[in-house]
Amino acid sequence: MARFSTVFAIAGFTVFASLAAYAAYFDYKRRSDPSFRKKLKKQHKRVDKYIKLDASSSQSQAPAHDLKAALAQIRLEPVPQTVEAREKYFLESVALGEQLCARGPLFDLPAALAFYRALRVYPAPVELIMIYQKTVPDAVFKIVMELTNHDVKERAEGYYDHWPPASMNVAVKELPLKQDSTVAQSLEAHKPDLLRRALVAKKDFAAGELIYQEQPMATALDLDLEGKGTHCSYCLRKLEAFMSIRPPNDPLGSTFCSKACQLSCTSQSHNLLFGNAVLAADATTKMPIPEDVTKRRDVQISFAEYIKDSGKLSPLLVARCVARMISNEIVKIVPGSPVSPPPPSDLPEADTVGSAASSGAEYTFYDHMERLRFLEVPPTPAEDTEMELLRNVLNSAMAGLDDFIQDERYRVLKGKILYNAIGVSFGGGRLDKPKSGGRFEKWELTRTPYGTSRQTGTGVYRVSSYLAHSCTPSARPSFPKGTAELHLVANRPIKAGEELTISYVRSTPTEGESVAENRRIRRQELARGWRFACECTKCIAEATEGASADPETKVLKSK
Ligand SMILES: C[S@@+](CC[C@H](N)C(=O)[O-])C[C@H]1O[C@@H](n2cnc3c(N)ncnc32)[C@H](O)[C@@H]1O
Repeated sequence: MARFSTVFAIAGFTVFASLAAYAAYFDYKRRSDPSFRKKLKKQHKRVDKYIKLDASSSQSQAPAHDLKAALAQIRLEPVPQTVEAREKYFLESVALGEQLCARGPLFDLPAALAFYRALRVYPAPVELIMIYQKTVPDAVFKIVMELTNHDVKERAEGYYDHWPPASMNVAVKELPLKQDSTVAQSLEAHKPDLLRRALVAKKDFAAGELIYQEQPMATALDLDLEGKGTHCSYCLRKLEAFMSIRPPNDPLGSTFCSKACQLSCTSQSHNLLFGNAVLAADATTKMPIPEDVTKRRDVQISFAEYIKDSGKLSPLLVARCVARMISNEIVKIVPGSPVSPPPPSDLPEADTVGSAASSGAEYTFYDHMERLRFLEVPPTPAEDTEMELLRNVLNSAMAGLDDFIQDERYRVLKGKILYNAIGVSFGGGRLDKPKSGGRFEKWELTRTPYGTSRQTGTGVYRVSSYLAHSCTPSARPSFPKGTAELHLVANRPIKAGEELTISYVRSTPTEGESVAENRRIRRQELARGWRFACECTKCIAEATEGASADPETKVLKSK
């Protein structure tokens, strides 16, 4: 198993019992299911013909395997798009691999390439690798693994070459701290030895121009609105009476603006967290016994109540992200699973967005989440309760899913959400949000120039997560569609190569607020929420000006 551990470690796959069970099932089916075998046999005949034609070129293969070149060649080959075409391609490739294996060591490389092609289209590649390990000759298997390792490594290392997609006109860059920008100055003070990741423009933008638009990876409606039926629980849109879909007996009281939002939310996470479905160990639907149903309902209600009482969105956002990652695994095993029907393709939230056409690499929800940095949050008793409740909910959907909630992993995911979440506000924000209770240190802050106290909900975004803060930002997040779709708009002319920044906090005084007071609050929020002391030109200028003009600031400066 040592060779697998490399792949697992690089790809970050989580293997759980039911996946192994599925591999065994597939293997069994392959050996015993007559129609499956018949299909394979038919392919063999066609393949025999193909091999005769291709034998001379295969025999002339150089003994030194240039795996990288072979991989590059395979990546250029189009991948079939429909399920039927993929299945056909898969069967043909496996059959070809088997035929080539039978021809002896000279055919090891072409055989491995054929198996590798099959792996590209198989929905659960890790499981297929496990099957190959049992069924393919060692030498061929070794080449398949080498190809896989190269691919996984190149894909992981090439992430920022392919992401964000070219259509977004921005890139994630590691910038030297000495770069002449207000953010760089403050970061240098903060992390002297590090390069920093920043988002830069790839072309010029005029003031007011749209830089990019982006759908969130996860959203949550503010808790004073959730369950009221006034806003969509998925896209956060304000609802009109005629457009509201309210599933009966939903433990969270969620409401949706459209079938599309309901389906997306359901397929990504809601069904696993708050739906009725109960799954058997192989992830197929199970006819639940009444006790299962009652138990599931009880744990769902406890979790929903906990979320509402906590007044915090992070437990719900973490739960949604975990559920989405699990749903993605389940859908690979059982494509028609009721817990995770594949999202309709016309919705922006397909889980393999960010396909890098040039290399054939595709990045998943997991890939994006994995790369986000996180705030280190100390363990608390409340968090233990939170994890326990989520474990109960997941286990009530399918036994064994609680394995996904490991303390450390949970905390990292929560830290990613707390660090990167953006407040979604419409038209400058609302004024009716109840004041956060408790100590300021305990409030959850989101990044928004309108203030967390004015937001309608929270979104976590793949690209906008990389935006740094400036008190005189070059851009602003805006939500002109009245949904969580984020539009990044230029505040001033921006040149290609220039860093894009937003204000994480309200950095202009409201009516009646002094400059000094605004400065004090925003710096306190930045320090508390994202743990940095902003030393931008505005902060410095205000402090200097204040020292000579504003007695209030004088007091502040001397503190
Ligand atoms: C959400 S992350 C921003 C993206 C981050 N640079 C990355 O690599 O993912 C927020 C962190 O970036 C850094 N940062 C952003 N703007 C800053 C600023 N104006 N001054 C100092 N640090 C800043 C701080 O470390 C802050 O905690």
